[in-house]
Amino acid sequence: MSLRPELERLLAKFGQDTQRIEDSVLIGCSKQHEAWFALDLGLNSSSSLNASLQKAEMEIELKGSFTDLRKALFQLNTKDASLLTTAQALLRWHDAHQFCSRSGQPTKKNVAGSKRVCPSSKIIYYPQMAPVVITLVSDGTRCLLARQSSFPKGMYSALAGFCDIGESLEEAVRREVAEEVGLELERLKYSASQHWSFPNSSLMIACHASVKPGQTEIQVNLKELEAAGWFSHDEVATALRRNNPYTQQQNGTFWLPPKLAIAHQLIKEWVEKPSCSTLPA
Ligand SMILES: NC(=O)C1=CN([C@@H]2O[C@H](COP(=O)(O)OP(=O)(O)OC[C@H]3O[C@@H](n4cnc5c(N)ncnc54)[C@H](O)[C@@H]3O)[C@@H](O)[C@H]2O)C=CC1
Ligand SMILES: [Mg+2]
Repeated sequence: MSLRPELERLLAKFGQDTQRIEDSVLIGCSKQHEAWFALDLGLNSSSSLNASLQKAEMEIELKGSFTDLRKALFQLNTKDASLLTTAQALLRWHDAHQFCSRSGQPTKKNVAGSKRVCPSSKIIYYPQMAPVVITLVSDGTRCLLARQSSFPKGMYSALAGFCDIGESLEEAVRREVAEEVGLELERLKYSASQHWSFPNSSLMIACHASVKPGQTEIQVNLKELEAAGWFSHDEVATALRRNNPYTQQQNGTFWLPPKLAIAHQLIKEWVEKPSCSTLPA
């Protein structure tokens, strides 16, 4: 069954140009090989005068409700979250790459949305991700967690930072940890990676790391972090078990990033196997 006529009907109903379907991007396909596309309805743009009115109408028509992307990540399963973040990242990339940076002319999207081409300069633009390292540092019995002032109240995570041009992942991990808490790392071990939508598209590369025995004194860089500290295995295991931000924010205890965040996986891996950062790679 083609959903195109249905989508055209909805767009027309909400006063949108049905040609906008051409702005859709391919984000995956079902087990039955049906292609899944995503389309930005532009409801957040300030140029859309009737945006809030249209939002309310759409919620009724589609029997759903619009929700903040970060909040949605607490509620979705891995598969749906991945579709949602791919859609959001790709649509945002297209929106920000409408013009060629060499010729200044409009660029043109291919059907799938996997690239844009400038007909004048012939430059092909591909969607980009910024590599970000995220590291859970351990001293053998405790792990180091930190928070930025922009984090939700009470949430602590592993140390993260963007890779600089020319750096290897290992160099980025060592530099970020040295910059943010003044520690020199001993061993590093790759854990896993994930695409992350915030602040734009990032490829999060997660590692465990250990410090030399006895070299655990931290100097928190207050320009980057609000607080950082060593947490015992018990404290972190307890926080993982009761990880519900909505109740934790109220009773003042610290809590950890949601299950879908790679920081959560990294912390969980350490809780289950505290020696993981010191084992040979
Ligand atoms: N998925 C997860 O589990 C987690 C994801 N993160 C993500 O990691 C990202 C990086 O962590 P931070 O400590 O904020 O990084 P950071 O320690 O490198 O500091 C951020 C600063 O880096 C600079 N920067 C350099 N390259 C940048 C780029 N391509 N885009 C934006 N800013 C750039 C900016 O000045 C920015 O203010 C965060 O945006 C956060 O969303 C952080 C923790 C957990
Ligand atoms: Mg950082």
